[in-house]
Amino acid sequence: MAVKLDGKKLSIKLTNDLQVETKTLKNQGIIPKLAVILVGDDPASRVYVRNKHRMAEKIGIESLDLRLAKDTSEAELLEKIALLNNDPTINGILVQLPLPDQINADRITKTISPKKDVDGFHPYNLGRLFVNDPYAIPCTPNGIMYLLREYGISVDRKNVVIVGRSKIVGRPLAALMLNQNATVTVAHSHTKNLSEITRQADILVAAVGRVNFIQAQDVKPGAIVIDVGINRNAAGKLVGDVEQTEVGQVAGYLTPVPGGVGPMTIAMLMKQTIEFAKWSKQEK
Ligand SMILES: NC(=O)C1=CN([C@@H]2O[C@H](COP(=O)(O)OP(=O)(O)OC[C@H]3O[C@@H](n4cnc5c(N)ncnc54)[C@H](OP(=O)(O)O)[C@@H]3O)[C@@H](O)[C@H]2O)C=CC1
Ligand SMILES: Nc1nc(=O)c2c([nH]1)NC[C@@H]1CN(c3ccc(C(=O)N[C@@H](CCC(=O)O)C(=O)O)cc3)C=[N+]21
Ligand SMILES: [Mg+2]
Repeated sequence: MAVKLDGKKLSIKLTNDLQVETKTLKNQGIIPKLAVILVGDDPASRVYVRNKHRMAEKIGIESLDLRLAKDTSEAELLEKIALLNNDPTINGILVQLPLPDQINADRITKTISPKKDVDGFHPYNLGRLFVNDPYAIPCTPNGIMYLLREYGISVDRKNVVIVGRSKIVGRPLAALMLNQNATVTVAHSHTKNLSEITRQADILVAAVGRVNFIQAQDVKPGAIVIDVGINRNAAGKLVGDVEQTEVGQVAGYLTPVPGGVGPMTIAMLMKQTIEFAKWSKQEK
């Protein structure tokens, strides 16, 4: 049976540490504040927004939730971001992805000030990550690295296979892994013989967005398997991209869904928001 990589448990520990840190900051007159913008109503985003709000409250981070109608224009959203960029009480700005079709997500991402870009998706931040001089690190990849480190798993010399090349998960995770001396393969929908490739992985990451995408025959015995997916199955239950029951018999380590990567993502978001609040006072 695979060892469970317990993101939920680790995120609670992190939350307690962050709570202590915000108390100290408060005595210095610093209250971290995060603005979250949700346009329309994507299901994975809704889960994220709800849990974020809860964790922020617990830690002592103020949050500003903007919910905009799904027919909001790009100009309107750009205007909101400009206001938040110029508001000195706001330390972090996060615009939930995906965005509706009338809005160009790249243009939105580029408009968020890199110093308030808690997601780390601005080309400035992704570029710095790519050259191994990171400023803001994307939360999901950062949470995965944190979880591995906490379980004593080094990526140095490992064969890592990441299925998915999105800006949110696959690409920045590949950069982080490479920066820590893994040998990285990034697979996607044009990849040939995918199962042969995934079976080479010492560490296999699934970030595809499809139920049961990775099955036992795709996994090398003893491998470390990271399930990033957040999907609803036919019964409406929250499940990942990995068929957990049989993969759990083959893998050495496995992240559950829920309770794996998701809570770590939120913990990293909180950590980044607090760092930004500190840095904003230090002219970093
Ligand atoms: N737990 C967490 O904290 C988070 C969870 N998620 C979840 O993770 C999943 C992935 O999210 P995200 O990265 O944003 O998704 P995207 O939809 O942006 O990317 C999916 C990737 O999977 C690839 N893909 C799709 N079908 C196949 C296939 N048949 N074979 C191989 N590759 C395929 C796509 O390839 P191509 O590029 O060629 O189209 C693409 O690169 C979703 O379930 C999402 O909800 C996302 C962020 C955080
Ligand atoms: N700009 C932007 N940045 C993101 O990082 C981003 C985004 N947009 N859009 C949507 C995806 C998805 N995502 C999740 C994060 C945490 C959970 C999460 O908390 N998951 C819990 C769910 C627990 C439950 O409620 O049952 C878990 O897996 O245990 C889910 C999904 C971030 N994303
Ligand atoms: Mg298959």
